[in-house]
Amino acid sequence: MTSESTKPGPGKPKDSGRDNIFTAPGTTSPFRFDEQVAAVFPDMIQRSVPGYSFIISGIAGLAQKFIQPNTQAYDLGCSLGAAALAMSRGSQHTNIPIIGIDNSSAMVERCRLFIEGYRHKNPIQIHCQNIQETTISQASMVVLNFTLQFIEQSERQAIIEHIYDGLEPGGALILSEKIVASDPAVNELLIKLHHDFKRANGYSDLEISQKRTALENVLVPETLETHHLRLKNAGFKVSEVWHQQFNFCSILAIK
Ligand SMILES: C[S@@+](CC[C@H](N)C(=O)[O-])C[C@H]1O[C@@H](n2cnc3c(N)ncnc32)[C@H](O)[C@@H]1O
Ligand SMILES: O=C(O)C(=O)C[C@]1(C(=O)O)C=C[C@@H](O)C=C1
Repeated sequence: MTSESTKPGPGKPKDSGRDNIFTAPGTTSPFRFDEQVAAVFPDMIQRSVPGYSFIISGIAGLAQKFIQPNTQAYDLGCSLGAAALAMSRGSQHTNIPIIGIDNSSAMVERCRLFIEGYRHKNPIQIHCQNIQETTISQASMVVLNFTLQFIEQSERQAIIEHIYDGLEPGGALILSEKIVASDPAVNELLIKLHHDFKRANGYSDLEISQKRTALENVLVPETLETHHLRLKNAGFKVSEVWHQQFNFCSILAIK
């Protein structure tokens, strides 16, 4: 049994294999969160998302401030449960139900194994379910860490509104997303810097380009303006960026 604060965690590459999914020429079928991806996910996300570890640590810090007694916390699109574990670790309170949701059975199976392997001070339950069908209630904190970008754009507003309705006043939504910069030249620059980051982390040009093709129409990024407007329309009083590295951004929205 490993303590929550002891490395490695589910967001750390040491937990499973290296991501070689896009090394073979011709690997361009649409990206899916299947067993192959789940098996290498800690390595994939660590080497692909600039600032990922910082965001996970930040979620623990935000949990310390936002999680309140007699409420619940949600990790929507939890993958292997890194944000759920961070909330449990960061919370000042015990016995706060932390509910992780993911619709990939491969992720959910591995997530449950990870969670079992950790001593945590709050009960964590993992459900294999669509976020669109998840009931959210008495929430003091909800995390969407690089998940909304994979959901149909037409369904995003309703999800944010549903989260708003399930949050207690003063509750927080952490929304992390790959974004599109409004200025086309800056957007191209951020994409280039992201690709440089991936190259520096050992991905080849072929892997980068094949994954880019596989993510087309699967991961659909939006501008920060679109996210702020959606949050405002849902009723959030505040939405501010608390972290950004290149085109990867995390917003804190408060009810
Ligand atoms: C990039 S991963 C999230 C990473 C994770 N939040 C973390 O911090 O490590 C996106 C996850 O969202 C899940 N997902 C995508 N669409 C979903 C939906 N409609 N309902 C539930 N889960 C969904 C995928 O299966 C995948 O595990
Ligand atoms: O690898 C990329 O280019 C990404 O956009 C990163 C990204 C993400 O943002 O969710 C895409 C898919 C995987 O889930 C891991 C990371």
